[in-house]
Amino acid sequence: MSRLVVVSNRIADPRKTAAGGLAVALAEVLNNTGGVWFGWSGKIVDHSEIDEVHVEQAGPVKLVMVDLSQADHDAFYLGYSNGVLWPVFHYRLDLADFDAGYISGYRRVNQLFARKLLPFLRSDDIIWVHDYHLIPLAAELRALGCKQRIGFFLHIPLPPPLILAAIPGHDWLIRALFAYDLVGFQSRTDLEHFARYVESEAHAQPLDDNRWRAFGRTVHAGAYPIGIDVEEFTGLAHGPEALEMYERMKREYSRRKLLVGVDRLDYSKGLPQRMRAFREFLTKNPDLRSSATLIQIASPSRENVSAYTDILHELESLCGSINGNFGDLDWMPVRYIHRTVARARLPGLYRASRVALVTPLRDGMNLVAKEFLAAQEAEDPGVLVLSRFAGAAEQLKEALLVNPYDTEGTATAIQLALQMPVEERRHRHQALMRTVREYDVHWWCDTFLAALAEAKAEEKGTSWLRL
Ligand SMILES: O=P(O)(O)OC[C@H]1O[C@H](O[C@H]2O[C@H](CO)[C@@H](O)[C@H](O)[C@H]2O)[C@H](O)[C@@H](O)[C@@H]1O
Ligand SMILES: O=c1ccn([C@@H]2O[C@H](COP(=O)(O)OP(=O)(O)O)[C@@H](O)[C@H]2O)c(=O)[nH]1
Repeated sequence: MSRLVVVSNRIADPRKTAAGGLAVALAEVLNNTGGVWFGWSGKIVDHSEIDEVHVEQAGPVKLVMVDLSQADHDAFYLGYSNGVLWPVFHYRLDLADFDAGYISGYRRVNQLFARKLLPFLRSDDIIWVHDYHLIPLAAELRALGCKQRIGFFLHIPLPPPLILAAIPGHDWLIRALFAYDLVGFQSRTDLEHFARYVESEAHAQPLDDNRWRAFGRTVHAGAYPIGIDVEEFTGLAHGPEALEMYERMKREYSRRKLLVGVDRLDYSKGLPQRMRAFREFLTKNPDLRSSATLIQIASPSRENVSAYTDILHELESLCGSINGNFGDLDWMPVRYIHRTVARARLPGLYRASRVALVTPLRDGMNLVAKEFLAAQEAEDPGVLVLSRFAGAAEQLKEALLVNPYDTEGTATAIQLALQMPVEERRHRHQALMRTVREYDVHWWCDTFLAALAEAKAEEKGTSWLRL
């Protein structure tokens, strides 16, 4: 059987719990399949030291890690990946910083990854590259003679062609995708945007069965919505850390209904909009006021990118003003925590909460939505209020779907969620859990890898694309 080689910028020890959906999902996949996980060590070192590759055996997984220099980290991770691609792919052209210097750092680090990965590869390996940091990696590997099957999965949304076309050099970026055998997206919407882009901008020829031909190559593409490991998560929910959290929440908030939000502190997550909707709910529902408390966990993320410090200040000021205006000596409506909470404790918090607010302005998938559902008690489950702009909304139709830009509409959904009768909560939860179970992380991995195996079989003999 072929060995799986996973490549992503962010990697984590799969024996420990990680924050950030990509690391969580890949740790779960690799724990099952074994193989190699190649990526950035998380360390920034002097230029002279970057030749070193760190190898560590973590259970069934070999972790192979490279360090980055400060200049490469700044241009590749903060600059091009999170200053250009992240905002544009999340439809935020206003936040993009199109500094012409970033692209060379992005290319340099992709070349470094390709060079450092190559000696670890076996001829029958299957290589699975993840996310926007590494779009040109397959082309760089091909340039070094790599002939293995290579798949790519984009964890974040792909915007419509005209938004994508705002990126200087967008054609280069999309052309790079044609060096893969299979390109996977989170949703059918993303796949449709890809099809429209390659047909209109790259004049690709659409073939049957989700294949497109351009630049002398044929690429397969598909939608493979990522899921969670339901067994693993319900296991965590019965673990000591989650139970301790659950008991504590129940004790402290015995007279209140809890609403919960768990997000990286990212402008894509719609946190200020969520707070405004909660404020609107408190204003419109004086009778429900003292019975509802919102716990918002906002874990620190990418703090050296200025848009992230701006959102931190906006959120802090909103939470402060809501508590100042509505709070009382014995009640604060918002508990805002700017820290990462260990994933093993989160199921306890989810289970103690009547409502989850998952209201991103755009999100590739959002695994928190699925984790919240998996942590509920089937007899007395909580309600998921979900943004229609999260990838998860394409699957989780029985959630209370909201437009996070619509403050009043979201406030009404919060009220409905808090007052929803138990029969309706059960009914919705059952239907949602059927989907969460069916399309779990194993389905995601197996379906993608099966499609990658087939994609290659049809590709024999084609020339490799050079950037
Ligand atoms: O690595 P960071 O810069 O610290 O950021 C954490 C991860 O954020 C993004 O996660 C995405 O993947 C999730 C799983 O597919 C998905 O549910 C979510 O909607 C996405 O935002 C990013 O794409 C990852 O590369 C980062 O590691
Ligand atoms: O304080 C936190 C915040 C988040 N997470 C985990 O990080 C992941 C977040 O993934 P999601 O897809 O929701 O969003 P992303 O951060 O990847 O954009 C989920 O597994 C959460 O349980 C965590 O363990 N602690």
